[in-house]
Amino acid sequence: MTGSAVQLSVPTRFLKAWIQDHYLDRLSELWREESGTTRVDLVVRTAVARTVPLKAANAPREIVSERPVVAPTAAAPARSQPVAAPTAPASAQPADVAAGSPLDARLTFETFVVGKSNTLAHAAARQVAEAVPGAAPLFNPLYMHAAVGLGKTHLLQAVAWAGAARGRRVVYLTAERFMYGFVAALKSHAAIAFKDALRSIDTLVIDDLQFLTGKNMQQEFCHTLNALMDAGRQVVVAADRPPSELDALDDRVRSRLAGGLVVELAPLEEDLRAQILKTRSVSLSEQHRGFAVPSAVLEFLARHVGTSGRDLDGALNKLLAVNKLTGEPVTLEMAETAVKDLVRPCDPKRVRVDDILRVVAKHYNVTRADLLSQRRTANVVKPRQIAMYLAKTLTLRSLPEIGRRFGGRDHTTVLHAVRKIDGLIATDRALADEIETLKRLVAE
Ligand SMILES: Nc1ncnc2c1ncn2[C@@H]1O[C@H](COP(=O)(O)OP(=O)(O)OP(=O)(O)O)[C@@H](O)[C@H]1O
Repeated sequence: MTGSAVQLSVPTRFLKAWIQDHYLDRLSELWREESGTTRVDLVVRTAVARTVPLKAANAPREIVSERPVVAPTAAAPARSQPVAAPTAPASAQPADVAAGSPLDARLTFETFVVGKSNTLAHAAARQVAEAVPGAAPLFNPLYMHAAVGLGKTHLLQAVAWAGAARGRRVVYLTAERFMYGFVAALKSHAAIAFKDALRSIDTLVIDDLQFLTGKNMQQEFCHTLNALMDAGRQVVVAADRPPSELDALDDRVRSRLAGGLVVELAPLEEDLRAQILKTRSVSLSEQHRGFAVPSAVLEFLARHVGTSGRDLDGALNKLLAVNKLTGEPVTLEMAETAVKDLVRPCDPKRVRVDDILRVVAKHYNVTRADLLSQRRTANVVKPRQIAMYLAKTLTLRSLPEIGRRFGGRDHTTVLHAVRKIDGLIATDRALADEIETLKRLVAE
């Protein structure tokens, strides 16, 4: 703090811009109230965040990582840390680089949702994290791979948190950070200290291994891997492809990586996406008064937005932003417009309004013509509303389009039907089950 100004540092330019755009006024106000400071300056840190060097043998058991802490608010932008180029400022100490900065507090086993596509990876990660300290590792290295946004980093950080909670010394590094540390060590003639720092830990967690390049780097990584594994320490690695496809890697490194347990995280299936969305939206609602995402919207997102966790985060963040900035409550209509650009271009099975009319008519023993007619008897009105609801949630058709397909009705009639059924599903378990059955029948 200097005179009337306070300087706050953040690890990335992205974070600086985000805070500047969204929180600077609030921050300035709080500082003014607390200390009379009139100006808040944001700067980007150039060196590593930690100041306590990692002391090999007698350091307190702790967890260290190079990713920034993200306050547990899902309103924050999607986590994607711009990676540091593997060139280090001369002032960076190798031991500091090996230590890195804290982990993302949200990425734990408690917040990881398990489904068909990630059961094995989750079980293996848990097993590794919860092994008795000192016991010989069961799967070593544990190698997890998946396409982007399917939960690799989340699982790796969960391993790191859980391992540290059990008293293990865990280091979490991306491959880039590993390279950065090595270059820093070479520059400051402290390569031995760097190696010692890394080799004295219990669990080494390396993320984004596909970015490990350069012969020297690979050699160094291979030595570290061998040293740790030969000493019975656990190594956990994640990459965007299996070891056999890491073309840039030396054969020896590849075979060492493939020699433990290799598990894949598949694209998140719809049920899992729905579950993740539900969990996230609950925590968003807790953090932002007045923000609520109806279940029909969550279903719509689970069905139509992409198959990665990042797509889901993006969709919810978009709804939150629109809700906060315009005050518009989250409805199917609002969501449809807000996430238009995030909707998958081609759905594996395109549901047609005709399929819905056929299935609903058969199920309720009415005719297709009844559903499209102007008749208002109860035995026709409810199936018609259910059919409209299904048309809205299972297809990408707009309300006016659906109105036209249902005997030329107005879009407000469709909206009324969608809201009505949505409300009933929340309180009527039997109806909710019935609609699930209809959805399955329509999808067949
Ligand atoms: N099973 C899950 N349960 C809860 N959240 C999940 C799950 N899978 C993914 N996510 C969330 O999706 C987002 C992206 O996940 P993550 O960063 O772990 O992906 P990744 O596989 O490491 O991707 P990349 O290769 O791009 O680094 C995160 O917010 C993460 O918490």
